[in-house]
Amino acid sequence: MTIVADNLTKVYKTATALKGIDLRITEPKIYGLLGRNGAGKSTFMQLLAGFDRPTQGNLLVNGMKPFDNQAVTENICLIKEADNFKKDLTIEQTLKIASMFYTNWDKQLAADLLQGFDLDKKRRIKNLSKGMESALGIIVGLASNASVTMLDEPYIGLDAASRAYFYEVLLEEFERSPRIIILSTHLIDEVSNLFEEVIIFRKGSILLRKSAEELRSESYCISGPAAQVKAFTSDKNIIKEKSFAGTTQVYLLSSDELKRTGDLAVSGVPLQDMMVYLTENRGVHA
Ligand SMILES: Nc1ncnc2c1ncn2[C@@H]1O[C@H](COP(=O)(O)OP(=O)(O)OP(=O)(O)O)[C@@H](O)[C@H]1O
Repeated sequence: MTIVADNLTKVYKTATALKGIDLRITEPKIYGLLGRNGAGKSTFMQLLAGFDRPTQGNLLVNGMKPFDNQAVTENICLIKEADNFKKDLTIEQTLKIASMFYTNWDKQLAADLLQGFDLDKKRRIKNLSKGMESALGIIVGLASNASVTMLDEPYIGLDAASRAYFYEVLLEEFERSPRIIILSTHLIDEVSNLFEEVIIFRKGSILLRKSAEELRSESYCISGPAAQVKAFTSDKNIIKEKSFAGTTQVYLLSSDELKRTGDLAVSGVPLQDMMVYLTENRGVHA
């Protein structure tokens, strides 16, 4: 699958959600789509799923526009954070409809996940708890086996154990059947290790796009006696600083190999801290 956004722009009456985005996604990977509230993540995913059309620019999947084009959308699955399904239908009916729409539907996986999430297929959507409805969204998303699968904050109401189960099956399924999986989330701490690549949106533009590998190689954790750490880091780009009993630990942004660190200990910065920093702050690295 080749996804190409070219000057992709979406203007709503009261807001410009996407401001001329250029983006190319081709490799099957788990992508983290990050950004503060209102950054444009959901809008991008809705355009990609063919739910809506751009105001300007182009978004093409294998050279075709997704809007109103079943030949494209039967291979693209978007699960939103809510309201994915018709309220009066049962789980069983919902899965049946999904199985008819998505060309690569995996019936066995849907059955296994139904059991894994402990859902009763006879129940109607309107009688499900928030967490159960999210679980059903995850089941449809994964069982769709769509070449482009997007999950837009799909865990609302899911308890910690169910979220852990979701992360586990997401990885398993990706390994079994690699595809483009785009996961939008604010729970960066929990999922940062799933992402092979992150794309961070800010105010309708792309702030940065980097692989987990790049993020790891562009940051360091320095620790040691407070005064020495301070002297060493005074002219550097600090992400985070923690002091305890005369010892200081500083996370630094730097793509150069650190030299003359003396007695200071140098290690890596946890990926989630980098992602949280870049998403929530200025993103000096952009
Ligand atoms: N249907 C709509 N009508 C009008 N404005 C909209 C609509 N959908 C989104 N917007 C606006 O577009 C901007 C981007 O919203 P979007 O939902 O894409 O952001 P987001 O990054 O997904 O945010 P969040 O993390 O809060 O879900 C916001 O200013 C939002 O208010």
